[in-house]
Formats: sequence, C-alpha cells, structure tokens
Amino acid sequence: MSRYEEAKLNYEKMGVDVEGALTLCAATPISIHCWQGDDVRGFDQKDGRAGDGIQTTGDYPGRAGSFEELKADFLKAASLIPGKKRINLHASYAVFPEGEWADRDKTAYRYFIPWVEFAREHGFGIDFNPTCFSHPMVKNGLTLSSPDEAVRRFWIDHCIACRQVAQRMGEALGDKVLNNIWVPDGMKDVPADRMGPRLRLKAALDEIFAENCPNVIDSVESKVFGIGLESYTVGSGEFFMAYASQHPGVYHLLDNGHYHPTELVSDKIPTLLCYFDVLPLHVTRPVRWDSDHVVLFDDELREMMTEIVRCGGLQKVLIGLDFFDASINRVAAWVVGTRNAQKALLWALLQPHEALKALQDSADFTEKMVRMEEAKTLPFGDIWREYCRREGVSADESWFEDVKAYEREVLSRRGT
Ligand SMILES: C[C@H](O)[C@H](O)[C@@H](O)C(=O)CO
Ligand SMILES: [Mn+2]
Repeated sequence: MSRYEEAKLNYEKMGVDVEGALTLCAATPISIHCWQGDDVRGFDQKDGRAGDGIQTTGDYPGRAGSFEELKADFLKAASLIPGKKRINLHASYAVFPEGEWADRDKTAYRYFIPWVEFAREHGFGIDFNPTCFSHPMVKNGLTLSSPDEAVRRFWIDHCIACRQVAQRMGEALGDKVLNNIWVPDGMKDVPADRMGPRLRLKAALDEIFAENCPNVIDSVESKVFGIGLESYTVGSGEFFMAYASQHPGVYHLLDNGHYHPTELVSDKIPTLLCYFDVLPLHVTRPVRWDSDHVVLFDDELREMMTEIVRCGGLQKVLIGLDFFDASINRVAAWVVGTRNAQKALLWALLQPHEALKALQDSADFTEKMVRMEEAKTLPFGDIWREYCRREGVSADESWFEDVKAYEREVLSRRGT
C-alpha cells in the first residue's frame, strides 16, 4: 500500500472524502497578485514607486521592470504552484504601445489586451483593480473623498474607466472579473470632520457603479488605517460593509491585514456569508500591522480556509492574495505564499467538518475537542504530496532549486 493510500484510509476513518477534497482543491482558483513581482510599482508612472498610502520595504535584486519581465517571473512562479490560477492586475500595469501614454482617468481596454492574451494563452482568469495610489493626483492623502472637485473627478473617472476595462476583459475571456476598489483616503491626525469625506466617498461610489457591467463583480476594500493616515480611514469596515449591503452587486472585500491585530477575518467570513452571495478576500499576513508579509501556513490561514469550506463557501468566496515583500527573492515569495494558500485550502478540505458540527450541536464539547485535535495530526503531508504529484509540481522544497537557477540565469542579470 502506498503512503497516499495509507493516509487516505486514516482520513476516511474520520469520515473525510479524500478524493473529493483533492478534486475541489484543484478546481478552486486562487487569484495571484501581479504586484509581488515588482514591489507594487506598475508601468504607468515614470520612476514609479509605491506610495501615497502604500509602501514596500527591501531592495532584493532582480525586480521585474517591464511587462515582459513580469510575465516571465509570474510564469516561473505559476509553474511551481499547484491548482487553478487567476492573475490579479492593477490599472498601473497598463501596457502602452510605443509612443503612447494615457493617464489613469483615461485608461482603456486596449492597454490591457496584452494581459488578456497572456491570460488566455495560459488559461488564467483575470481580476482587476483601479490604482488610486502612487500618483500625483492623490492630494493630501485623499482621492475619491477629496473636497477638491478636480481630484475627486479624476479618481471617479479612473474607477469608471477601470470598470469598463474589467467588463471588456470579462467579455474577452467569457468570464467574470472582480474589480476591487481600495482607496487610501484618510488622515494622519485627528479629523475635524469624519462624516464629510464619507459622504463624498459614498456619492463618488454611486457615480462609479451607475453603469451596468454584467461581466464585472464589484467590490470595495475597507481598512482600519494606513501609513501616514493613522488617525482616520474614510473607507472603514463599517462604511464599506454598509455600502455593500445597500447596493446589490457590490461586495465587501476583506483583507486580513486591515483589522486590529486581535480581530480575526476567519470569524468575519461566516458572518458575511450570512448576507452576501459573493465574498472577495485578500489573503495576507499582517505582522503587528498591515505589513503584507508572505502568507505562511499558520493558524489563521488554516482557520480562514476552514471557514470557507465549512460554510460551503467555495463557490462564493473569491480567494485573492495580497502580499509584497521586496526583501527576498520575489518569485520565491509568490511560490511560498500561494502554495501555502493551496496547502491550507487542502488541509481545510480534509477536516471532518460534518462530524465536528454534529458534536457541537449535541453539546458534546469534550469529544469535539478530542476529534478536532486528532484531525490536526492526520498524515496531511502524504495527501499534499499526492496532490502535487497529480498537479505536476514538486511536493517538497525542491522547487526552490528551480528558482535559484532562474535567479542565476535571469534575475541577477537585470540590474534592478
Ligand atoms: C495593491 C493592493 O491593491 C493593496 O495592497 C490594497 O489591496 C491594500 O490592501 C492596501 O492596504
Ligand atoms: Mn488588500
């Protein structure tokens, strides 16, 4: 009997359908953020750097500096990750034909056709985001909530244009595209007016969402605070949750770096699934704050995936990643973080949920604890190994040899 067959028997004794778990894991897409590859710089600003409410730290050599490089790095990472993949793009990654440039309020689908072709060629879905940061039109930390009509207009037009881009991407791929709006808007110090900016943001969103875009899933991403915006965030959790609940078709995206350190997004997933038929996520790893460290196979990641599975949320929760570490090999960062998301999803699919729920409902809390603890040390590694074998990727860290060779032959020659 192979190690897989033996492990499978162990799980089956606990009432787990292992083959079903492998099939579901392979079919659940993870949206991989393009911005890990270049430290959130994008291509549309000269000497572009992440700023205006967002920041990367580190200067590991070999950052992607062009569309070609970013595509190559993404493909290298994707080849080492099991499962179904989407690519998550920001509007700042527009690919302009030679001699052409458009500012963000004038962005258009034609600048993203090369990405659509790339996605189609490799069987990736696409998700999209307006880029309301790292731009001179972010004035005094504000975009959609600015009291300056010109600033607000610029960003409203950008978001409207992005929804149109996402719609065209969805039409081209015969798919739905998540278009997620995050704005950094906030204040460093104690505000004198908290409601005014929120009313302006609300009016801006109403304008942005006015057009019917059937291939677009709209979401708004809340946050508790930002860099240099420590005292007040316009798009807070309550603000965006209330907005989404009053606007059918607009969903609240939960980023697990965007809450107070003791708040758990794993508990918010079942809460929102009581009310929404779609729940987009940004899976990240906050270390004391919204630091966007590479996702590890840790307790909260497993608990988030567990809640998705327990709640029957695999079709409703859109799993996206959002981390960016410029202090380590960026391709390896993508691979570690995304494999961990896959690993945690498979781990969650292999828990005996029905049996545990029944024990909870019959108030048999002792046995629930005993079984829950026992399930944690079932031979998960052997099932993961089989999953990777079927997906054609290495099950252990030997993928890293491939990344090291890529670093030697490609990344180290870039001069970035
Ligand atoms: C680049 C992303 O859109 C960004 O990280 C945003 O999603 C966020 O989480 C800001 O803190
Ligand atoms: Mn995010």
